[in-house]
Amino acid sequence: MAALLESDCPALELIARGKVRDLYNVDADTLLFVATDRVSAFDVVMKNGIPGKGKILTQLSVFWFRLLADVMPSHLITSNMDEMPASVQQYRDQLEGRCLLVRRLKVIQVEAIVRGYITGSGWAEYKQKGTVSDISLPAGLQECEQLAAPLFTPSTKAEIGEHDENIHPDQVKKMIGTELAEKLSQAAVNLYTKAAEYARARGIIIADTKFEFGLDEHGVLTVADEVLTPDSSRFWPADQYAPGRGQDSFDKQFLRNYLVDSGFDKKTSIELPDDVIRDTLAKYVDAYVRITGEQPTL
Ligand SMILES: C[C@H](c1ccccc1)n1cc(-c2ncnc(N)c2C#N)cn1
Repeated sequence: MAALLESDCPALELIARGKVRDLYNVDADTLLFVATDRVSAFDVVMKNGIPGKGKILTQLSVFWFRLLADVMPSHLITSNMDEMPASVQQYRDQLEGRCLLVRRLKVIQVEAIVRGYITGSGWAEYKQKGTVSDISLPAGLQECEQLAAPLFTPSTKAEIGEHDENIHPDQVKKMIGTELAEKLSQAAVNLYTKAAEYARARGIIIADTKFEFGLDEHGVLTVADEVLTPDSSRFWPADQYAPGRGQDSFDKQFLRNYLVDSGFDKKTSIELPDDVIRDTLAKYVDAYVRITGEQPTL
């Protein structure tokens, strides 16, 4: 199977192209969210993709949207091509299994990050200031240590090519109002908590995750984008977890090791060898099977 690196739907208006996913206008009320097979590491998108990655992560998002529907509503309308408008179905060959028809929301311009463990930019800030998103944490935490409780640590939505900036939850209150900010942070923590417990019981630690939220036409807070995938979250293998050091990525360690061993400059996109692609795809399949109990459709 060839990797889909870029969706091409000329009859639909492309409104956003992220590192690994594309977003199209369908009509006044709906959008099409497309997961490509692009893969990025160290913030660089590789020249070739992982055939099937987009389909697996789309199916994983759908699984989480359904499992978490009792926590809060999502923007998902359908992932079934037969239920999509003809304007989308005309691209069935390239999109089947890797796209979501979603409700158009008024997106809240906050990266709603929830951390269950202290790592990444959170660990860097903690080492410097003893805080994460300007929230004071207990002294003496180790790298990758589990936090006493999942923490809402928002960030700004940086421009393309820039890095998101961690902000204090009070900053979010100033941006969107106290009531909505408190609803949003509680929703993010509730979604993460349920998903992290579910995944942990199946051998995967979801160390942290990034949610996107929006308001629907009735002003109801709704979870958007993809959710709880290895692209929006840090997935660690639970059986190898130990605080006090960095953790291998469940899905990207083969890729990272290859890049480090080959002297990757963390700037220039490169072609990945077949074995790295094969091994990385196997990890995405493994994560999907562990969490859902089913084989993904490729
Ligand atoms: C950041 C993200 C993005 C996705 C795909 C590619 C590049 C960026 N994005 C999501 C929306 C969006 N807007 C209105 N309603 C929605 N339901 C969604 C969603 N999801 C706009 N941008």
